[in-house]
Amino acid sequence: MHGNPVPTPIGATVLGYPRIGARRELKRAVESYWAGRIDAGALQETARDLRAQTWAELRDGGLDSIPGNTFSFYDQVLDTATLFDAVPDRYRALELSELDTYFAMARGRDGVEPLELTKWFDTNYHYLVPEISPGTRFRLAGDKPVAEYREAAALGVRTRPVLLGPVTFLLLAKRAAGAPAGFRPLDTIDQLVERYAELLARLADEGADWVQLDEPAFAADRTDEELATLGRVYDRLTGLPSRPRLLVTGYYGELGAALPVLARTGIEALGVDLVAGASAAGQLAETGGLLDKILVLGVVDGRNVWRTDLRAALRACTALTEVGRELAVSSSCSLLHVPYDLDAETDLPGEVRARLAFARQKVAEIVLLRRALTEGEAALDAHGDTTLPAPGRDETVRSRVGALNHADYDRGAYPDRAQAQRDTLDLPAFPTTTIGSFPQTGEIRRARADLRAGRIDATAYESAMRSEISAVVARQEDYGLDVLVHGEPERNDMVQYFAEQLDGFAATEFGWVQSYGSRCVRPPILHGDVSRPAPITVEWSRYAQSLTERPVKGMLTGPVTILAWSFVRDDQPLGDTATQVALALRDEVADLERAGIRIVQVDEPALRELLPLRQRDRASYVDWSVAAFRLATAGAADATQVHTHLCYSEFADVIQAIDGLDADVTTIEAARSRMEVLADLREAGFARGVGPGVYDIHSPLVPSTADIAELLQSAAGAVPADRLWVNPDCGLKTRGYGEVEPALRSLVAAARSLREQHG
Ligand SMILES: CN1c2c(nc(N)[nH]c2=O)NC[C@@H]1CNc1ccc(C(=O)N[C@@H](CCC(=O)N[C@@H](CCC(=O)N[C@@H](CCC(=O)O)C(=O)O)C(=O)O)C(=O)O)cc1
Ligand SMILES: N[C@@H](CCS)C(=O)O
Ligand SMILES: [Zn+2]
Repeated sequence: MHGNPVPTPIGATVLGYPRIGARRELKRAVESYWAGRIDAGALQETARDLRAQTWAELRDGGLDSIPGNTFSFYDQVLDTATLFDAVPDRYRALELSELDTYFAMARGRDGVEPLELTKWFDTNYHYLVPEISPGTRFRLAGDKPVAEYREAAALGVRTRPVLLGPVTFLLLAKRAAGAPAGFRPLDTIDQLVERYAELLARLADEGADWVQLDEPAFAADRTDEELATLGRVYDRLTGLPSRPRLLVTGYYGELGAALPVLARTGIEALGVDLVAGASAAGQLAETGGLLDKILVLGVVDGRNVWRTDLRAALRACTALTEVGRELAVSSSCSLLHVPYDLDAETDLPGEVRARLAFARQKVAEIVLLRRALTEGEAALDAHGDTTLPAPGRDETVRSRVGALNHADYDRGAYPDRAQAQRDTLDLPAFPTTTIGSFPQTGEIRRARADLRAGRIDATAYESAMRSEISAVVARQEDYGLDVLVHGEPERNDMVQYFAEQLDGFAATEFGWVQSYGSRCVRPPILHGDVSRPAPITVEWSRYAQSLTERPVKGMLTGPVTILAWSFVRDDQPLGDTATQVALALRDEVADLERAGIRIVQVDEPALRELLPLRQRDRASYVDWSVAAFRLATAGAADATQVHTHLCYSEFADVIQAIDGLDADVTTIEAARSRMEVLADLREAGFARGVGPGVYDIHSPLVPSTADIAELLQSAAGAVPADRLWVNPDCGLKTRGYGEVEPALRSLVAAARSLREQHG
């Protein structure tokens, strides 16, 4: 080992930290760079400032070991792909600078498609999917982790560079188009590991005494072969003559069968998630063979915002004293998923605030726990009151939940509903529609910012939104769409908007969390029993419907998605919380019907996201999630057409759940995967309306009528003509009218030509 014979202890640490900036400085800088308003030098300067702030904050917070390389301009998986030169030729051919090649892979450029964006495990973070082929030649092409190590060192901060582990990197990658069908990215592992070996040697030369390698893919079920690969990789990396000490982590759940595999390797430290993995502590004790390792115990929740029960966490750590060589205290996963600092929030109700800890507060908890672990529990007493207030209870909600029975979850038979809906809606064959949102223009966002800042009043804001709705309705009539939407201009976010109007939720002012690239969300905090004090969407939908003869779809976010994209209470099963949210939505559906709305869409884009990583937990998840959706929608009359919408995922694992939702029409992302989902649906016996997306709204490319017609032809081969809908993949809020208008005109033209062909 190079350099320090005595390594710094891990002691108190976090596995990663937010990087977008407490005031989204990185988002603003990156978007300014993309728009040509600042140059690469100015962007790099903002990045350097943000890194320096993070290191200073973690050092001043008292951590013993500070993670490095947690910064990213867009995504850590993309960073890893570029670091090892896994850059598909189509981006090399653009002949751009290193930075612009990186952004081209993230966003596409000059007609070249970006890498696919997909969900990062069961979180609301999205990563870019590397494309690997048998011809991929890994090369240590970049030096980001080394350069950032050096940069921190120059500021007097020793860091522990964090790398995405090689096995997880390849398990997250996909086979490049054109690679043989039997090829798997993991087939290239031996080649890649040698490049990791080079990187470790360089980091050791630079003086790094620890490196963290993240292998979260092993919190999911893995084959024996994958487990064997994991063991082989870490045998190889620990056998290197010159390397830093290795901390390998596996978070978002239990390591299961990967635990004994890693225990047998020579890694010096193992990071385990004791929050998501309910029996992870027991497993550690049973596995044994860990006495040569430091156990980095993830007892502070990296994915939720509740204060830690410090005494319980201390007990959990103490119980493992004899299991490892030494114990360290850490977050359960990277703190990427939580906001920066609770102190920035001035409007949160006191009783909610008293239960919260954001990233900065979590660091303090970890440092305190570390003290208590070495000095004894008295260290916690000295810190003051550690009891946590209880969540708010609403007995009306609880008795309503208690009175539910089977009938509340069921609608009439589908054929009867379909007939009733045909009678009232009178739609053409292959009806055209959109998913709900229209472009969130600068003008709309500014109006909302003006309202918040008091520059305009509620009446002026409402009138601005009404004129936007009226313009969106007029556009849809002009494009020739059949089922219209109001366009969702009034929504800052499809979850936050609902949460802001439901009791039991609190919204933050600065609680931004990166969702992908420069895009952020402010997950609401679900802190108590949930109820709906007043209708939420009804007036906007009623107004839109008053402007047109064509049906306007009411637009709601479903219970599962509201939970998935909020910070949820952890004192009761998620299914119980989902029931409360579903009841609030059920009332909204009833009010929409009363207002004359004949179609209601309940979006569940996060249905797949919350699917547990391990098979054994999946059936019960499907039970409660499907039940919640049905409870929200089953009060609708037969003649009311219920739509749902799903996106951002591969659906093969949740096909039965999709069928179970019993929606009359399911609009589903399909353009990028060229309608693959239809075969899965057919196989599962799905026999209601379906609208496979025929326009990939994630891409800036505008589809032609011929592109859409081709996708529709293939859809028409898989779905009977009387059940096929024509729509984009997802909402249009991130696109501009320059793209949306021609794309929707193409979509309508393609549907019309299909109608002609089917006489
Ligand atoms: C569908 N997706 C969503 C996910 N999660 C959600 N909670 N919501 C989603 O819609 N997960 C999966 C995907 C992820 N996709 C996206 C897509 C787009 C965004 C996004 O654009 N986020 C915006 C923030 C949106 C928002 O909250 N807007 C607010 C505040 C806007 C703002 O920044 N205001 C400025 C001032 C306004 C101005 O002058 O322009 C300010 O406060 O400084 C609003 O509209 O009121 C983003 O900016 O990143 C996220 C996930
Ligand atoms: N109705 C929402 C769904 C996004 S998943 C929208 O159109 O933006
Ligand atoms: Zn969507």
